[in-house]
Amino acid sequence: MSTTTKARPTPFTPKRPLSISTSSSTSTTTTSMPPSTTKKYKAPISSDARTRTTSKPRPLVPSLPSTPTKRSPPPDSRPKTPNTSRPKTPNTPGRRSQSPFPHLTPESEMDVSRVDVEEVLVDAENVEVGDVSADIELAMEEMKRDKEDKVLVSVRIRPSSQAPAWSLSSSSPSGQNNTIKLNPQHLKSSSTPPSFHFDSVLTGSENKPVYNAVARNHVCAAMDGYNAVVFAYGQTASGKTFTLSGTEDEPGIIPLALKDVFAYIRRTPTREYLLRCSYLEIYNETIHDLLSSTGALVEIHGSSSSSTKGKGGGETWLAPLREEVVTSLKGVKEVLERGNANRRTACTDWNERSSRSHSVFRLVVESRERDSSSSNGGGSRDGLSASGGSGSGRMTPGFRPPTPGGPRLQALGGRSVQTSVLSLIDLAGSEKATSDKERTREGKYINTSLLTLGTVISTLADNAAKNKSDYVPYRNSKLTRMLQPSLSGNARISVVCTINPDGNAVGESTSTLLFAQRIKRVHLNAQKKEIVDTEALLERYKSEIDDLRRRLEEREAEALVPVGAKSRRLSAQEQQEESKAMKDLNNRIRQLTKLILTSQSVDESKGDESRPASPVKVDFDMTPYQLQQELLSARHQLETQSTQILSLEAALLSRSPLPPDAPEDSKDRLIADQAKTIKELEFVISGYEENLGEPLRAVREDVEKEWEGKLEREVKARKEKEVWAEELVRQLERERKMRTKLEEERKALAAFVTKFDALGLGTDIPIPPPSRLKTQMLAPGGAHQIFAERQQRHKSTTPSTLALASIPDDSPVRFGVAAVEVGCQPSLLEEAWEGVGDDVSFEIGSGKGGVVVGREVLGEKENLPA
Ligand SMILES: Nc1ncnc2c1ncn2[C@@H]1O[C@H](COP(=O)(O)OP(=O)(O)OP(=O)(O)O)[C@@H](O)[C@H]1O
Repeated sequence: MSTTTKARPTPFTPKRPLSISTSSSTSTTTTSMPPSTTKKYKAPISSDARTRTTSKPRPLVPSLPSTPTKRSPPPDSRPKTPNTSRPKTPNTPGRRSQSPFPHLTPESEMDVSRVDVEEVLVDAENVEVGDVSADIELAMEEMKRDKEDKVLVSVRIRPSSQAPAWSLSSSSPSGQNNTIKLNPQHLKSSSTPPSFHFDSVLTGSENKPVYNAVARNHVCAAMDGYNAVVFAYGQTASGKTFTLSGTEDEPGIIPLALKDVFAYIRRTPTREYLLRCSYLEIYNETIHDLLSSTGALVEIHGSSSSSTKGKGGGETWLAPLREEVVTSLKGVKEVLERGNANRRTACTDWNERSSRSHSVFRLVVESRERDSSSSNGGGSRDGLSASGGSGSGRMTPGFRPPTPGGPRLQALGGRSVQTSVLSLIDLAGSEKATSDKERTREGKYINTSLLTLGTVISTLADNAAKNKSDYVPYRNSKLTRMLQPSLSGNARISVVCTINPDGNAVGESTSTLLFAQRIKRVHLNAQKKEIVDTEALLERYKSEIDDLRRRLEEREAEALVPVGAKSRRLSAQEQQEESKAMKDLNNRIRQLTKLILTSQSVDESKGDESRPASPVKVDFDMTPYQLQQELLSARHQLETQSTQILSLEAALLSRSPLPPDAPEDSKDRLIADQAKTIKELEFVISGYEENLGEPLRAVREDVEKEWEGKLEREVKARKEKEVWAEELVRQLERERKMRTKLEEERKALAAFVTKFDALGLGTDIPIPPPSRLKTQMLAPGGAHQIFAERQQRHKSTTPSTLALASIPDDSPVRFGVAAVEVGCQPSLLEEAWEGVGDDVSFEIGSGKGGVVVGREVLGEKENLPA
């Protein structure tokens, strides 16, 4: 059986305050241990927790009453006395059926799928004073200044009773330690001790400075609309949970972050927030919902392209996942306690209460501008459109339950909704083999997922450094798959690597520091996510159209007034201006009508059945055949609409006219009916125009695109041919020059041979009479012939060396021939002619009257033996 109940001493927690001193060239840090480690948020080792997968219901911490809201209710329902009670969560069965996860049994009133989100908004007015931290303003200022989008990497060294194996130093202007170096006596070989630089290196047992250095700016960023992730990584028992959760006396990053969340809201009176949190753990490669009574297993859904160039951070969401709305720090603490009670911890060889899983606390922050009327004290949560439009918010027609992972708040009256997620992650510790079988199995899963995290981070860092897009193995573990959207760049990331400073942990500490160094190189590009209020836009467009139509009608009516009835006749220029103004009005109306249809197709969930569907989205990847099909279906739609128009017109005509003495309200009703019909007709007609125009345009654009492509290809091919032709011309010119040069050389050689023969040097051939010599020199190709004859004679009678031997030493003639072998020397003319070209050289030397035959092979000159 496992050793969950076996009591082992904590490896280092001392009984009295101790100090760790770290020295360095520039500064020395001394930290004291706290008198004792007090109660942690971590639950006692619970066999209940460990058997949770058998789906035994766990005892629950009863829900705490939530924070009272101080927001004013709508004027009509506002009580005379101040409302101090918490907003009552409606418990209607209708709401429950809207839950995207109906199989979940809600355990708290604040389950987001049950509450009316408009009722649980938190804003500057209803944050409890005690819930806020004091120094948030500093962080908000810092956040505005700090535009650098890099992973923030910090190292925290756990206090120890032993002499530390590492020393710290600072190279930052603030004096904050940021370098950590191994002390030489702990080196295995005589190599240089490794030294690492980070954003900060922290020591001691106080969690607040750690929070300020590691997480405060990220919390602010999350409140400002960016996704943010803070995680603790390190060897088992190095202090990850102490850093993230802390103790009651020394709260860690999670509780401190939530205090700042409420402080931020209090300092931002212009916005209202919906906060929902979830808590889950990854245990043995399965994700468990720590807030669900049934220990529901959670799955990751969504796209998962792994390329980094394409960012690979497609939308992902977790489902089924229990999310609880929080309106106060007390509420968050209750959620945390409930989740922590369900975390798996056990006694290991190194840590009395070691986390056996990765835990992820997620806070989804949704916010939108506050309705200006409500911030004046008289507003309502219903958020009537500021542009004077129809009621919106939960009253919005076509409201649907939100999709899992999507925002719960609705954009209202031109106010868009910002959504971001703050994830605070306590990773399980990497560990060595253990004596316990169950622990070994867990350890295997833990190490595998940490290894995958390391691989993913290495690949991302490499990709960023070398501008590559290598495959990133996010899918190899649940942890990396869950972190994929954040790691692929769309989050501000801060990592705190915890290390044990003891000499016997140098190996693990070094690998933790190497991991920290790698993650520093990951490239980030976090963006805010904003959901635009299309409903409000539509309202605005519609009222503008009405206004324009009215103006157009007025102008038309004026134009119809008989000339005599007008005070004066319009000049030609005025008439032109008038007609231009009317044309402009018409164009604007058309443009706005088109925009209405476009916004409608963007937000399909808000589709209004009465309007014609707009085919404004043109897919340029469609083939002409597909476009034709589209066109056909559009035509079909047009025919249906024509029939609709005819039937509406028929209905209009068949309406019995009212008698002249009909009561006024009947007349009004009839006028209203007719106005409505006209509106419907106008809508149908505008749809008709759109339908006719769009597909035709799409086909035309497609054909144009196809021909543009063809034209481009043709132009490219022509350019290539031109380049090729130019090159040919160049080569021909080169060849012509070479021929001229060779011809000159040939002539010179012929002259030389003739002269050579005339002198009768080295051969037994009789010297020809001058007249013959002249003839030979003048006859084209004569020298060649003479030389060929001579070559023939040489081959048949004498070895060439003999001929050479007879050349007197002091001959004034010298020549060199490239690549001419001594044994077959008479190929001299051929060689030169065949294209040895520039390599041929010969010269008439000024030596002592002899002939020296030289040859030049590959640029090296060498005299042949004479
Ligand atoms: N900076 C610190 N100051 C005082 N005590 C600390 C500090 N860091 C860790 N501890 C104590 O060390 C022990 C182990 O710490 P903790 O449980 O946080 O380690 P861990 O890294 O989360 O381990 P595991 O991976 O096994 O869960 C706890 O008793 C904790 O209170």
